[in-house]
Amino acid sequence: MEYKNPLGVDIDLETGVIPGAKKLVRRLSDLKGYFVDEKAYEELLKENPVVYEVYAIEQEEKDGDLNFATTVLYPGKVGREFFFTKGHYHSKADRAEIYYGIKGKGGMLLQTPEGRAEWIEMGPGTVVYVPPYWAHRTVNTGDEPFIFLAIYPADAGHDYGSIAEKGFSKLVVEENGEVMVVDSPKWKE
Ligand SMILES: O=P(O)(O)OC[C@H]1O[C@H](O)[C@H](O)[C@@H](O)[C@@H]1O
Ligand SMILES: [Fe+2]
Repeated sequence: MEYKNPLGVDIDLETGVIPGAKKLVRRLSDLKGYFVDEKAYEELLKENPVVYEVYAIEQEEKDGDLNFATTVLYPGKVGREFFFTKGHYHSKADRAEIYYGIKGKGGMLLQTPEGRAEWIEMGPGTVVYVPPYWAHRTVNTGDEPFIFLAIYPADAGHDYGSIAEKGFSKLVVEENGEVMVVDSPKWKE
């Protein structure tokens, strides 16, 4: 039997950085078609800000193993919509996931393939259980980076297809200074 080595790392709780992790950067240009307000998107694209960064420690895609990653989701809006992660189903759709809030303010939008959506607010210390089959997207509703940890099966994979195409059935927007979850005009069954 070949055993893998255990690993302990300290997440920097201020910046979300995991030492030795693989870093992924997503800019606004990587999110083309994701926001409803296309005019506001084109305008902000001139600056092309970083929307989020992911620091991941990933294993081979094998049944039974676990990956973990922090995400640093920056504050901002495109039109009325708060900055968010792309969002995905798992390629192995029955794989669940756990998120843990570290810093800042935000939430998670979850959705079944039929379009039943749920919104769960997150702050430091919030644990969110993502059940099998639910798509999930995080949203920064605050004015500082929203940082969280996620732990997920190594063989879960990311299925971006249907979210990239029609998004979630709900949008998280600012209305009169309040965070509101409203129906998405882009959603079609
Ligand atoms: O992949 P996205 O939907 O853009 O979300 C960004 C990332 O968020 C978390 O860190 C998840 O653990 C990652 O699996 C995911 O890649
Ligand atoms: Fe996931």
